[in-house]
Amino acid sequence: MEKKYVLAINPGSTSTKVSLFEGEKEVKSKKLEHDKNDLGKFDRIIDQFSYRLEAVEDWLNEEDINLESLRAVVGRGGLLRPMPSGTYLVTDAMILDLQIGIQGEHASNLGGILAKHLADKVNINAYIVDPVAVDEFEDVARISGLKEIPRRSLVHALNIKAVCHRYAEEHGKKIEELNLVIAHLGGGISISPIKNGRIVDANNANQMGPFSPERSGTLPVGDLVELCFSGKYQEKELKKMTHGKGGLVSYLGTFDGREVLKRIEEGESYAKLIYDAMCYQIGKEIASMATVLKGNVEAILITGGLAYSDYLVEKVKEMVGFISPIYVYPGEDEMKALNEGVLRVLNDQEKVKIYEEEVEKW
Ligand SMILES: Nc1ncnc2c1ncn2[C@@H]1O[C@H](COP(=O)(O)OP(=O)(O)O)[C@@H](O)[C@H]1O
Ligand SMILES: CCCC(=O)OP(=O)(O)O
Repeated sequence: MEKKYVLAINPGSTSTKVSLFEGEKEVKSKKLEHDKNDLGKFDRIIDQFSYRLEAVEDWLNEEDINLESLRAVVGRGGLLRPMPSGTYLVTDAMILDLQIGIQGEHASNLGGILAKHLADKVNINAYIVDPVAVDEFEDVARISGLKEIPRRSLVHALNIKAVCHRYAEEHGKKIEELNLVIAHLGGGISISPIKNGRIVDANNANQMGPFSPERSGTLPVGDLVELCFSGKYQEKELKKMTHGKGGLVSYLGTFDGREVLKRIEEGESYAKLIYDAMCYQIGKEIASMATVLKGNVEAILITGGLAYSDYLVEKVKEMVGFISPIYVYPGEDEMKALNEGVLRVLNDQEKVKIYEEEVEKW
């Protein structure tokens, strides 16, 4: 059987997205929605492996996709050790770190594991591309202000790099020539200064920066410590409050930006205050990241689901339009970005990276 397809697997907090590519063309795709109650039964992300695998295998069967027809399988990479950007072969050492959750728990930790499991069945390679743990920080960005807590590079690297490649192509430039600020505005928000194509700083969407549809972002630190010791909450609850039930969810009971915009249109002033505050924090963070580049910013790129909102884009433009031109790339196409990363390697445009060699060098 001719091996002509790449299978991409992207596990998210409530779904697993799957796509089949023939060359650059996506020929099949589906968002496999998982029941919240089903996922809630698992203590750790790794415990969801068989559950999600079954969903992927059911889809492969439904679509009559034979593993023998695959050239490669690619998964979204997770919270691995700090590593350079690129396309990586999934190795046993990587699997071990994904299983442990070496930098924490995240659904994307399952991407490489699922990819390797399926690839091994037909002796082909499994890859991950630009995982959340891509670390191109300059040393000064690692200092937090408290010795015990370094700032870590955990960032939406896959979409940020993909948008960077897209902008470079559109402007006939090499990625290494680019100085940009990129704002990935999804369920979580990452804002990064890009210096010569590298992500030299980022807010860490799970812990800092602007609040987002479902995350609190930076909080007043003393008040947070008091809340932790108030006796009202367990650790797990507090983590959920800041990640999952923070941001728009905390104030408005929904993570859906479209619903909030509808409520604003209907005249709900509190919804407007909260949405405006999110726009305000996004603008402040973009301007702050522009200072990392000493104002030498060729363009600001706005991407992610919230970038579909003209209301938000206009509010942000009012605040940061003085810095540089602004380009909007609504939504994200992580599946396409995963496939493109694999194609760059299969077509010899880029050398595949080996995790244990790269993290040793790091
Ligand atoms: N057309 C739109 N207008 C306004 N907000 C939108 C639109 N489409 C998506 N969103 C919002 O963007 C946010 C994040 O979406 P998305 O990028 O899909 O997140 P993720 O991939 O991180 O789950 C959600 O609040 C969603 O409601
Ligand atoms: C820390 C960046 C990765 C991240 O938060 O991803 P999701 O928004 O997909 O959870």
